[in-house]
Amino acid sequence: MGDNSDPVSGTGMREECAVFGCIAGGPWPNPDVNVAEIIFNGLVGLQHRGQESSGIVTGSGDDKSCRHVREQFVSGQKGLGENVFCKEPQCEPDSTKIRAKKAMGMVNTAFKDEDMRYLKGNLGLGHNRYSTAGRSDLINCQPLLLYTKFGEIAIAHNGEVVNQKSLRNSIFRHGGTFTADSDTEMIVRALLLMPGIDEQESPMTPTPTALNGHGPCEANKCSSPTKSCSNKGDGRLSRSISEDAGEPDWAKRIVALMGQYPLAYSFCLMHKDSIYAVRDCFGNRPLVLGKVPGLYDPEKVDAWIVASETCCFKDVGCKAIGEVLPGEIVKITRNGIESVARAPPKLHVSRKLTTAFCVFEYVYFARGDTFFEGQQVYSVRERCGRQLAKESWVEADIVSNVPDSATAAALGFSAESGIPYKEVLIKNPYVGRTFIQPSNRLRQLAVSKKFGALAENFAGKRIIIVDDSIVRGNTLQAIVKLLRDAGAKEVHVRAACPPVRNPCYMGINIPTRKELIANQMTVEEMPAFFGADSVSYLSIEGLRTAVEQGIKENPRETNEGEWAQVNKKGHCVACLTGEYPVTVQEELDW
Ligand SMILES: O=P(O)(O)OC[C@H]1O[C@H](OP(=O)(O)OP(=O)(O)O)[C@H](O)[C@@H]1O
Ligand SMILES: NC(=O)CC[C@H](N)C(=O)O
Ligand code: SF4
Ligand SMILES: [Mg+2]
Repeated sequence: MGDNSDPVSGTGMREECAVFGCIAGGPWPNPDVNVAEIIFNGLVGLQHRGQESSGIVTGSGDDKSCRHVREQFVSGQKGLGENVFCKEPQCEPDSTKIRAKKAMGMVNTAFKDEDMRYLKGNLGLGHNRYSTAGRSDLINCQPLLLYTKFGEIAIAHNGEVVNQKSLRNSIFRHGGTFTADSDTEMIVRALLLMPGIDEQESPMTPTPTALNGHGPCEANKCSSPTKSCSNKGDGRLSRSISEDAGEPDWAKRIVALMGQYPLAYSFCLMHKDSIYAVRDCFGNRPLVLGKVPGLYDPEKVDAWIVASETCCFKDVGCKAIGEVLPGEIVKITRNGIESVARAPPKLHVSRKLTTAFCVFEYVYFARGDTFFEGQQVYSVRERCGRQLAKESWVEADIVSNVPDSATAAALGFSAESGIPYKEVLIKNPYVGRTFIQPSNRLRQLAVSKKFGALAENFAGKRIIIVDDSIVRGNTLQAIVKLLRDAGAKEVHVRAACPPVRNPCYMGINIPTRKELIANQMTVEEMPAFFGADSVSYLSIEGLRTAVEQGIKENPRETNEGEWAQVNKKGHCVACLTGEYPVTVQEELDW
């Protein structure tokens, strides 16, 4: 976590994005709820997921913006990534229905006091970005805001659409255009085009859908995934059935999109008075739900929350409800949370699984206090360390961690092996990102600047140094040298996850194949490269055991109908094994 996206040192896998949504409960405006402030605090709690830019969009819940804002869009004065402000004095304070502020940089610097005063609203979305598709530029800052025939739509997305070039081409073929160049805009443009292209046999024709576990309900009455229905449709979407009131049926559009592009996204779409929380068919990226109990009456709900991780919940007084299920579309309004559709499961192309939650959320990305699948991320990391000790024990005097994110794994290793844990490194939190360093030598120097050695803790001793992952190898190469120079007798390197050998196409920026140290040499050759006495990785089976051991049933999960068959313990391990959940047609290289 933290500064792993640091281009100075070029270490680690680069992070993903954070999404956060909030709707005030009860009558609007709810005097006890400051939606913008909740979103701001939520984004601060999710800062580790993206530090390039941050944005908040709030709305009053009405379907129209003020005339002045609308005109800025229509006249082309405002592009997608730009901030929307109505400067007309007669419009203030109430008639601007949708407000946005976005800026490059971290949350605390992106928003000023006046922005927070300005961003008042009854519902809203927030986003921290680490770009994976499209420039790191204000134009691609999220939430993206589009002015459409249905009114404004805002979207905040974590993930990356796999095989996005063909989606882009489909949109072009159907007359669609783009203002920004991120895959996030593609999602919303495709959703907007959906009913129009349904009537043609195009690559984007929605596939037969199974809302609530059966074909679409023509009477459009079903709302619960467990409800049985006698109104089964033939699986075709139809504008006349679903949208004759001129309102988009977002659930059906999204399910149709999932049929063609099942990976990888958790996104929140805000339209009028609702937020649609969506998780892709494989549940690759996380998305959790929560509620803020009433200030005076805890039986009431002051706000409904959706977020990438639970670690930010306590910062906004929120209690967790559960996760959005793979393929599920949850509609959130001031009245509550309703599961409005669930796309049919897809089968992993190389393994018998229908879910593929990113295992690296456990290994590295998520904050240790977050809960996924009913277990705390920190506990999983600790189990990885224990398992690693079982698999690659070696005689030593001290077990230690590479700060920060490997602490839990190192403690687990120490507990299992009985070898005492002791800190050997101090991390300098102020090594900032400045320039991209082209040469590996400068990169390595930059890595070593990050750490200082606690020589008196380990001089003359045999050290087992545990890291959560080895990507390019720069971190451990610098650290082993540092420890040796400061008097370590032996240094044994242990990685609490298997070797990273493959790129990720699902929203994580991994260096190219050739930059990955595990593709440059065998594990047997690594001690010489690192200057270590031994190097060992956790096995893939060991990682699976450590992750799956503590999974508890999602309180929102149902065992009824076809969903009972879904294997709820499926994780994506593609960067470790090369087994991608879907066939990757376009190898995008970073
Ligand atoms: O093999 P490399 O390419 O050097 O990358 C691996 C390192 O990158 C990450 O740490 P990072 O220093 O980014 O931050 P952290 O403090 O969150 O562990 C990870 O935890 C490893 O320590
Ligand atoms: N890291 C992410 O999840 C990025 C989301 C999206 N692909 C973007 O680049 O904006
Ligand atoms: S390839 Fe790796 S980083 Fe990407 S989603 Fe799968 S497990 Fe996560
Ligand atoms: Mg690290």
